[in-house]
Amino acid sequence: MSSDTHTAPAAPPPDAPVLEARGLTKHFPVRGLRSNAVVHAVDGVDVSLRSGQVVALVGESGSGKSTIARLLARLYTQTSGEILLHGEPVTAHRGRAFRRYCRRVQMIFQDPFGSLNPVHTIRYTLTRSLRIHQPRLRGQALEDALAALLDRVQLQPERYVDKYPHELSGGQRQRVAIARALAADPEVLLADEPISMLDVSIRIGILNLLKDLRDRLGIAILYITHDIASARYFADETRVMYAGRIVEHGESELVTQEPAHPYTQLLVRSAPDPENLAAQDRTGANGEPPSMVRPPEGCRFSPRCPFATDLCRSKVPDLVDVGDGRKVACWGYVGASDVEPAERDLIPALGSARVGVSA
Ligand SMILES: Nc1ncnc2c1ncn2[C@@H]1O[C@H](COP(=O)(O)OP(=O)(O)OP(=O)(O)O)[C@@H](O)[C@H]1O
Repeated sequence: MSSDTHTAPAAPPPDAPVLEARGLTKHFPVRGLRSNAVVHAVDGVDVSLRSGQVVALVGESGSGKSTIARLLARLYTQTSGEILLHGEPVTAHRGRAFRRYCRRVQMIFQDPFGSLNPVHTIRYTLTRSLRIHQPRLRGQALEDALAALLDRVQLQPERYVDKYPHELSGGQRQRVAIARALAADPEVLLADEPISMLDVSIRIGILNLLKDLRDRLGIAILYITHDIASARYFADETRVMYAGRIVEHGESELVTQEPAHPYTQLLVRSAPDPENLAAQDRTGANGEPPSMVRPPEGCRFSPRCPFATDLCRSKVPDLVDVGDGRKVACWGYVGASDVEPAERDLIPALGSARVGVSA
């Protein structure tokens, strides 16, 4: 007797990622050079975004953060690696499947003035998005959806709907840009430096709005920033990027308050947060980010790291678990039994800069 093979697919676990990148890599060809030179913008990055969670991607300028957002938004094609939506590999670059993906995964850009067309009113901009993503909406239903969008980003519809972008403040424009993304009813928002061009006084309002969307709508958010202090405030998880690779990730509170990787310690030390300054002056690391065309061998932070040894300069450290749910890519956290016997003396001694060792 044959058994019934048409069983329903198992429901995904509740904490399954909505959007995931595995081994994401992007190399840009260097134009004008008669060679195979490439910019190693992103090399082997993993990211998982879950419903109702904010993941911060933190790092200096040029570390590859925006490239990751653009890869996830399908504005760029990856050199290698996989992107998965609800566990399904995403391959389409056009057609219906691509449009469906773009609806689910929306991007918010740094410059709200540049991203809103100055010749159109807010009504026009938002109505157009609603019509694209929800073509059945007409008449009063469309008006109601428009008002609901503005309400959701805390702008009074009657006051703002007929204004032009130049009549709004930077914060209000960013709210409209967020409303336009919400018109697609997305599951994921990719927020690329959403507050860095805004006055300091209104930044917190935009982060609170995004938090509200995370909590009330369960949207998964990738928050890209230079500012590790804002990651502590806003993100559930923080991933620290250096020169195209993730060097540390874990709960934001741990990563920002007790940074483990010497680079994260440098970032925290240079963050403009007076509470953190005294506690974080541990490493003395300084210098400039490396060339992304010819990145250093081994750990890419090694030329700036005061603890670096020949092991760091020659071999890439894997991300290893440091025991508190956090992963760090630093030879200083790799146990002696996990390296070749000849390399044991080359494990960098982080001393009191090593997490778990008091100063
Ligand atoms: N279209 C492109 N063509 C060539 N190189 C690029 C391109 N886009 C980015 N890069 C390079 O890739 C590297 C990573 O850039 P990316 O913009 O992703 O970094 P970032 O961390 O977002 O920096 P920022 O915070 O300044 O935006 C940089 O060296 C950059 O010059």
